[in-house]
Amino acid sequence: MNAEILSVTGLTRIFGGLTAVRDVNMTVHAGEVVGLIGPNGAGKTTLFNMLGGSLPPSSGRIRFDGADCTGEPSHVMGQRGVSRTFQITSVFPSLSALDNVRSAAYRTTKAGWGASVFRTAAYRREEADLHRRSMETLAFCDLDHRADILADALSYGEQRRLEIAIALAAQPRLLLLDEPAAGMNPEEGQRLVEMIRRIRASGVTVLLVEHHMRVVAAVCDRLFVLDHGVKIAEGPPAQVLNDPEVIRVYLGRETVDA
Ligand SMILES: Nc1ncnc2c1ncn2[C@@H]1O[C@H](COP(=O)(O)OP(=O)(O)OP(=O)(O)O)[C@@H](O)[C@H]1O
Repeated sequence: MNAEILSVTGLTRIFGGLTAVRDVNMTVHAGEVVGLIGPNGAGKTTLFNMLGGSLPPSSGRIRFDGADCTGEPSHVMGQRGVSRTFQITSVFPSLSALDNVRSAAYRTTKAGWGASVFRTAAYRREEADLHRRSMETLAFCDLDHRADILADALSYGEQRRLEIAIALAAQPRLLLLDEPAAGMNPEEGQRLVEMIRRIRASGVTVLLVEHHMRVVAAVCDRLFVLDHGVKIAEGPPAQVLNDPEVIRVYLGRETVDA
């Protein structure tokens, strides 16, 4: 088994009188695709928000890549190598697919303000590099033929893939995907599965929240199940998806179509 990249111990988040996430322990190894599932309101998004740095935990610890990063804000988590997508699409609708990816990739470049104003050789090299990397990221997400199309004019499935491309442009080591298959038809779901496999093969660890069990079963190495903020099961999909307690609290109510 690969080294641990993410570990969460005793993670808890309280909103007023409601404990949305309660004392969760979780370990993710480098190179895994791990699914986080559970019924609506189970605490999946709250847990994701804490991992991505947009919500501080009430208690507990988060370790990423050997460092304690509990409560660090999202831009610091981003610098550490954690990147995420959102349930609601976060693309800029009036920018082309390429410019959406390029603006995310830009944050990884080194040439400063002065270099861009004076268009130094270093700046021009970096611009060319940025363009090349952005096109590679689009190609990786099957969108290079749509590079110049405004994000708004892309199909729904393409917009969801663009969102992943934007997150990948930050060159993360851990990618958090929040319901990437939501609203997708079966063909788009299958494309997504293939894309997540490519992401894993490229060396990026993936943690995803997802309700489409066909996608989850096809792509995840392991699953964690939350119910009312508590982890109730973990293990390989074949084991977890046949767990009577998981079926009782969750799968009994879900559609399995992707
Ligand atoms: N900012 C907040 N303030 C108060 N309560 C919140 C807040 N965010 C989430 N909650 C509550 O915490 C609980 C967990 O919500 P969360 O969105 O994390 O669940 P979820 O598993 O992601 O659900 P879904 O599958 O519907 O997205 C819910 O009862 C929700 O109403």
